[in-house]
Amino acid sequence: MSELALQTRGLVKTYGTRKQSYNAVDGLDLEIRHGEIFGLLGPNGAGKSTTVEILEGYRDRTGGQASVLGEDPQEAGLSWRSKIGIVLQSTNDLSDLTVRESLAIFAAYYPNPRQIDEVIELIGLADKADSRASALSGGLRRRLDVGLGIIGRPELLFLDEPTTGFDPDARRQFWALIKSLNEQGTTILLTSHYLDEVEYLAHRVGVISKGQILEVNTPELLGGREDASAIVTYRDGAGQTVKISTDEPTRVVADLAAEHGELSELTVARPTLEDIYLQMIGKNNSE
Ligand SMILES: Nc1ncnc2c1ncn2[C@@H]1O[C@H](COP(=O)(O)OP(=O)(O)OP(=O)(O)O)[C@@H](O)[C@H]1O
Repeated sequence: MSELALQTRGLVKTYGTRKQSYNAVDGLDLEIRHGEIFGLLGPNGAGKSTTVEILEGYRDRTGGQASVLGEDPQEAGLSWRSKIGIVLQSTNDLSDLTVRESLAIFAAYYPNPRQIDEVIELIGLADKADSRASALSGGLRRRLDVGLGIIGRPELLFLDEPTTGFDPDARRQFWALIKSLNEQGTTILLTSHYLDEVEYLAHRVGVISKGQILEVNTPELLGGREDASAIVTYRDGAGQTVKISTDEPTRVVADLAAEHGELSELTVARPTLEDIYLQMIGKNNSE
């Protein structure tokens, strides 16, 4: 088996008419390994959804190559589809069904589904198993969506902005669920606008802008983050906040301490993933 779960080469999707067309995906190269959580980041309109829909087999590409679990998603059939799990942004309409019934209906579509009780346990809905899906809160509803996405025991799970609208506690619980699925061997492609979510979950991140990948790296190394200068911040005697950008934060803090003694509100910080990401996107837009 190839070590890659998914690969694209020069992927292109053109929208519009013959007279006026543009490439929403414009020569995109992507490689996702088996067993990883890969985060796809990019501003609105960058081409994330279009790319993901091509990979899911829901949209035909205009050019380039794509291979997902060893098959061309445009040609692949039912047995391939049963190895893919999809959790869309908008939820399925299950109206009057309970959690257990919803899962049972979806399970019937797959050749080797997970046990329904196992999934209910995994998504933390044991005490809601007989509640109607329509009566669940947004966060619990989203857990059910994940349950429906994984009931078929997918090798590869597409998660599109999974925690939009969650409260902080629900997000933490949801992240634990995603990690445990991954630890059980599920490869995950995650799109999200939350940088902290991507930083916490993703082994590697791809930044997409104008239909192309700008960089793929670990969250720690993206955009030269580990080499970026540290920022020493403190409040001076006049109450003003002072910020010093330096490659030698230890020496700067020692010098400041020697000169001023105890400093008020002292922090030393590296740029966050969000700082780096916004820089990358900003640069690309001004080119
Ligand atoms: N069916 C379509 N027909 C024409 N243009 C489209 C179609 N779908 C998307 N587009 C355009 O293609 C570009 C990329 O859109 P896409 O939805 O893939 O971006 P995205 O990165 O997922 O954005 P978001 O973060 O807002 O979901 C946008 O300019 C969008 O308007």
